[in-house]
Amino acid sequence: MKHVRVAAEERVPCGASLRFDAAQAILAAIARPLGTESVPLGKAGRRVLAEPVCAAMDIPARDLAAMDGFAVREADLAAGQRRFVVRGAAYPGAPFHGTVGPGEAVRIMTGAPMPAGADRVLMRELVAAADGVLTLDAPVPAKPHVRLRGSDTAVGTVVLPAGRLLDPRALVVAAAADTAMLTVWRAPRVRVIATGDELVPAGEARANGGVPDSLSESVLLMARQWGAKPLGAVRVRDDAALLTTATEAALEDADVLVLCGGASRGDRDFAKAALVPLGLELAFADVAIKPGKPVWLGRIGAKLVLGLPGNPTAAMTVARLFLAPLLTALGGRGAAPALRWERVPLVEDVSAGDREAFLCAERLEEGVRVLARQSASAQCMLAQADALVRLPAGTGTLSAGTPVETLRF
Ligand SMILES: Nc1nc2c(c(=O)[nH]1)N[C@H]1C(S)=C(S)[C@@H](COP(=O)(O)OP(=O)(O)OC[C@H]3O[C@@H](n4cnc5c(N)ncnc54)[C@H](O)[C@@H]3O)O[C@H]1N2
Ligand code: MOO
Repeated sequence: MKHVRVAAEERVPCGASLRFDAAQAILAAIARPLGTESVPLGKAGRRVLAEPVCAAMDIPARDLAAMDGFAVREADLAAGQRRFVVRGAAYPGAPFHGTVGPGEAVRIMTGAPMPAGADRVLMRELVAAADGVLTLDAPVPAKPHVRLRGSDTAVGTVVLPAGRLLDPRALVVAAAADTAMLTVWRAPRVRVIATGDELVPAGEARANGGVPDSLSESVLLMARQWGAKPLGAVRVRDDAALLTTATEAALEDADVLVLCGGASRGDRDFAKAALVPLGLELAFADVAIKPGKPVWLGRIGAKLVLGLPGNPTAAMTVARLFLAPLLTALGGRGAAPALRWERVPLVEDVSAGDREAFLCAERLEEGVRVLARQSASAQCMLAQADALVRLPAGTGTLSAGTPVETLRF
């Protein structure tokens, strides 16, 4: 197993573990975007733009009515005209093709193109219309109620920059710019392998004495949340040869393999060793954090393998801390969107230990509360945890009100 070089000062004394920030730096250096592809707008949701989107036309493309009412000529109103002959109607999908002349009006609906000659709309509630004649008794309103061509943006303007996540709001902009195809970064394809003789599908454990595999589906869902394409998960027994074969199969189509369990020092912890015959190059292993110290990252050719400890809360904590930024970076956004730390005040005192800790917590109106009874192997606590609180090693007791680095979980 080859190792990527790490400077000695980035290691901390306890078991030669790497500092969290150094591990993140290695991850960011390794996780380069996977390449681009062109996809139709309808398939582009949640992808990341590799090229900017420019308006293919003025938006709006022509002058449009901004209200339901009557299109008239500004010059008529300025000259004191208050009575108009209604010549026809205009709808967004059925414009009026004639020209509005002096003393004339056209019934018009919101979004309909302004007929030639007309340059303002009188809202229908301000006027009286009967027998094809329109009269305005109220004072002339100040607003013309016309959306001018190009008033939203002009043709050629960049409306979405490269790197923009195509969320629902961005899709509005792309479609409004009349874009059918978008150039996006390829979404990383993720497979999961959960190792352990004891693991069985949820629902079968009480019958056969096994342990429900609580990580496979949850890691796939987290991968999806961070922009990946989940391809599936398999459970593999604690057998190095089986794990080698399963990894080889998983990496045929996946860009990233997440390997759950077998990361530590037990007699049957084969996760890294089983991948050596496949050419595993370790980027890092053992990070000086609690929980999740056994987390590791490696490369097999162009593919990446992230090893999570088997203890479920530890696994989910390090998946949030390492898998999420790995996926956003491979997907073209860099690691930053997955690591938006906010300083939030503690609502209760917390004591730090001798290892940097990432504690399950819940966000409250008044701040963040670290959950009682932190445990790497606990699972039910995750129902409540919607944040991780980062506590540097050796900071002693932090009292309520102290701002702490907090990450959405
Ligand atoms: N001598 C040492 N022992 C341990 C160390 C160490 O440094 N030295 N590290 C401890 C830490 S920290 C952790 S975390 C665990 C993680 O070990 P592994 O990654 O090898 O995990 P396993 O042994 O495979 O399993 C641990 C535990 O988690 C359960 N598990 C595993 N996968 C799943 C799953 N998909 N769904 C639900 N539960 C799962 C498994 O049944 C075990 O109970 O090692 C410590 N030991
Ligand atoms: O750090 Mo382990 O990941 O405690 O459970």
